Amino acid sequence: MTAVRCYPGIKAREPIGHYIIAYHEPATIMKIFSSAQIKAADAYTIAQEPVSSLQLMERAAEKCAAWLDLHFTPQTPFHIFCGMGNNGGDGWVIARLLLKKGYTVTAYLLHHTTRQSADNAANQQVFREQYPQHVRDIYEVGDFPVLASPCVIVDAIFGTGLNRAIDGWVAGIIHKINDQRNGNTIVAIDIPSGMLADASSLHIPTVKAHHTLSFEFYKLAFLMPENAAIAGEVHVLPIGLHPEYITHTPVRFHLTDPEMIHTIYQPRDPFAHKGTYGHALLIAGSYGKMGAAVLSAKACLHTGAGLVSSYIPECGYNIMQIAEPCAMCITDIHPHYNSHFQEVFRNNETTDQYKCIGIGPGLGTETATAKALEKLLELYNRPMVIDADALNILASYPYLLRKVPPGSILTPHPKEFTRLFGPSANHFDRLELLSQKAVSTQLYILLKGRYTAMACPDGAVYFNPTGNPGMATGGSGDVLTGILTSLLAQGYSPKAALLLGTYLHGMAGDLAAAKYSQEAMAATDIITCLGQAFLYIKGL
Ligand SMILES: NC(=O)C1=CN([C@@H]2O[C@H](COP(=O)(O)OP(=O)(O)OC[C@H]3O[C@@H](n4cnc5c(N)ncnc54)[C@H](O)[C@@H]3O)[C@@H](O)[C@H]2O)[C@@H](O)CC1
Ligand SMILES: Nc1ncnc2c1ncn2[C@@H]1O[C@H](COP(=O)(O)OP(=O)(O)O)[C@@H](O)[C@H]1O
Ligand SMILES: [K+]
Repeated sequence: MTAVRCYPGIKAREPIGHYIIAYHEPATIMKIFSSAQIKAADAYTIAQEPVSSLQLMERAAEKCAAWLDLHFTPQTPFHIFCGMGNNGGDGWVIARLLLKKGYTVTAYLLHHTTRQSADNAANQQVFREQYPQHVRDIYEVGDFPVLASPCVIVDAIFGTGLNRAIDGWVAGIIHKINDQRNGNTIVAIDIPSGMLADASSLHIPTVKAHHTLSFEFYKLAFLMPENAAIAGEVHVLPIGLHPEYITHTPVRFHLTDPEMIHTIYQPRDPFAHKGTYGHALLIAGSYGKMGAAVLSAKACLHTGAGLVSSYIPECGYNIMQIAEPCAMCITDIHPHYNSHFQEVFRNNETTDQYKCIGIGPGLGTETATAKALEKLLELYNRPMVIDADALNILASYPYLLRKVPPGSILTPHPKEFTRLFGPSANHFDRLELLSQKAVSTQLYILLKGRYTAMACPDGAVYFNPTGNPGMATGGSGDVLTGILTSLLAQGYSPKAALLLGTYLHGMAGDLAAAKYSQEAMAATDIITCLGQAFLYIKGL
């Protein structure tokens, strides 16, 4: 198994420093297709390549068998559960290929319908003829076998053709499979059976896989936090679907990939001076939360802004000057929180000097702060970064949302998102709400999580693949605010800053985890690793 994070699309590399990042996954265009589009890609490939549907099934199953052979040995017995559709067809071919490689295999057919797909029938017939003693039939829950551990259970019951929740005795079989999780390994083919690729699978029976071998693409469902315990580790296996279909078919959902990030990244001009890369201002901190201001200022500096100023309450002056001598410091008249943002306004105009303003980390939600934020939103007209308590202020005074400069980036975590826009029944509904709000407000909204979702004013949503649970530690979000503010100050467009900044943040987090462990790393380590993340992105 891969012990460290993979970056999809990146080839294996030499060790970076004294730790290693493994890059195993194949290069694929990271579009997220719906089940219907995947079916269409399948049909397009069969028509254009040309290749028969049986050959395509063989190709997909070969990839799965090769993956299984790489991760297991013939000492481990395999139990392959096949449905009646093409997912089951994959199962028959995988069973045949593993037997040829010397594995002990038993294949089970679930008679959940009398309508078998043609390719399933063809492959089942071949298998039954060659290996009749390796087949068992399942008509009811009582037919579920007693399995000796450790074994590998391959779930090829339902794939993307599932159109409703599984019920009846087949649901009983799904529960039986899940009962075998401890001590055995469950590998789902294409998608865990029961899981819907494009809709919520909450409260419906699904196989809970340790690994999912997904053909060609990620499915939207794999990126949803509510499905974290269902798909396990997802491995995307290319099966050669037609590149023309993939390139030309428009999608709403994307997964950012290294190539995309490399093209966004702009190298520095050799004749640059500190004015070239913008003056960033971070309005942050309050008594007891000066760390948030320091983290965002440091991250802003280490992402390349020409000049960084931090606007903080008086109590934070020494803290900031000592913690970050490279940042300039402006203090509010209030000792404990930011109340006026004076200096940012002159003669009721914001000065031109700040190319981007980031606001929110550790800010507090005092009434005076809210009033000052309102004035700032009225006077400043460039895209801003709005995070943490600045978002909480927007949630308390919803009319302020209309005053946010167009193209600004909001960076809520799920709780802040709910405060701003209300609750959702499941994560698919929340994604829809996220996208709708980005369109209706004409803002970029970044919803934080394992796969941070970045919604754009045109309705597109990009998911970020980098990052790890080591980043679930206080201050990680403050670092992101600094990074995004810095990129905007340097002249990146809001969309470019959003995609590049979020990727960098997660990658620096992955490098920090590889160096210090997910447990020991802190938000400061993410900043320390930004340099290596930049070097990596440049070198792609
Ligand atoms: N993506 C691709 O291009 C390829 C896909 N292949 C496989 O094809 C699969 C899709 O195959 P199919 O479209 O045949 O669909 P599935 O194999 O996912 O399932 C369809 C079968 O399930 C039944 N069914 C649907 N919903 C049900 C429910 N709620 N309860 C009980 N039965 C239900 C249908 O009547 C049908 O028999 C993919 O997931 C993948 O495994 C591969 O064979 C080759 C290439
Ligand atoms: N399990 C995880 N996998 C990937 N990224 C994570 C994970 N947990 C947290 N993060 C990232 O860490 C950051 C945490 O932000 P936030 O909750 O605002 O922290 P804080 O308010 O403490 O600064 C987000 O960018 C989020 O995407
Ligand atoms: K499956």
